[in-house]
Amino acid sequence: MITLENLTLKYEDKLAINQLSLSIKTGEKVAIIGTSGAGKSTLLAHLYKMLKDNASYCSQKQGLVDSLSTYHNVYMGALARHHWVYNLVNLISPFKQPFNDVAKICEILELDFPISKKLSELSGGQRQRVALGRALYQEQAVFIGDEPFSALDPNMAKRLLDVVFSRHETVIMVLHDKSSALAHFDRVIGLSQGNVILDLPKLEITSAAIDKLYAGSPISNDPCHALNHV
Ligand SMILES: Nc1ncnc2c1ncn2[C@@H]1O[C@H](COP(=O)(O)OP(=O)(O)OP(=O)(O)O)[C@@H](O)[C@H]1O
Repeated sequence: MITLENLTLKYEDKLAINQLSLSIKTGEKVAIIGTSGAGKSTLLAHLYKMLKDNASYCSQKQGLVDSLSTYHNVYMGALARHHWVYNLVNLISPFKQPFNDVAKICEILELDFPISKKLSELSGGQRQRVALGRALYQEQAVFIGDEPFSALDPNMAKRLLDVVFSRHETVIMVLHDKSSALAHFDRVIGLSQGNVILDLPKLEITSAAIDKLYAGSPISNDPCHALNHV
């Protein structure tokens, strides 16, 4: 169980998260939605900081290294699992086992080019999948993803969502794809100006509620649709 109680986060004077309380059960697949600036990335970054050793994080910023190969960028997900000497030798001359493991992940992510290829030579969608591969290679129970499929076509996004779901017990993902949030997640949480204004399980969430959230309208007067419906 992941629990936040009265969480407030600020950037200097700018309030990003406002007294937010939230529980996420182990095994839940949670979509986080909301307009730009609602506080989604701030919330995910905080969750990752809290869970660090138990979470794989695929952030919007990616943090990929252009001068290194696809292999090395994905391998970065495993740096903490190995001694620095092992990592250093592997940087110069990749070991067979991690090389094969990374190649397998890249194949699953439909990266159909040699993993020796430099990051600087990849397209936006390919780079996004390398960042996703690095998160998958962290092999943690919780996956935290900040719009990890935003540069991909809808069909590929669905295939890769299945990959994420199959490899991680708990998934917390920011996405703007309404149909994906409705169809594939156990629960949808909507943020606005740092507040949770929608929190509904799959059976109760509607397309209209999501549209209202993006339009900035009140969601509902029904208490079942109020804050923190878990
Ligand atoms: N480094 C920063 N310094 C100052 N303010 C920031 C910083 N990062 C974010 N903010 C502000 O905090 C608020 C929440 O930002 P955040 O990035 O969490 O929103 P978001 O919902 O993820 O937006 P988007 O969908 O555009 O990525 C916004 O008002 C934003 O301008």
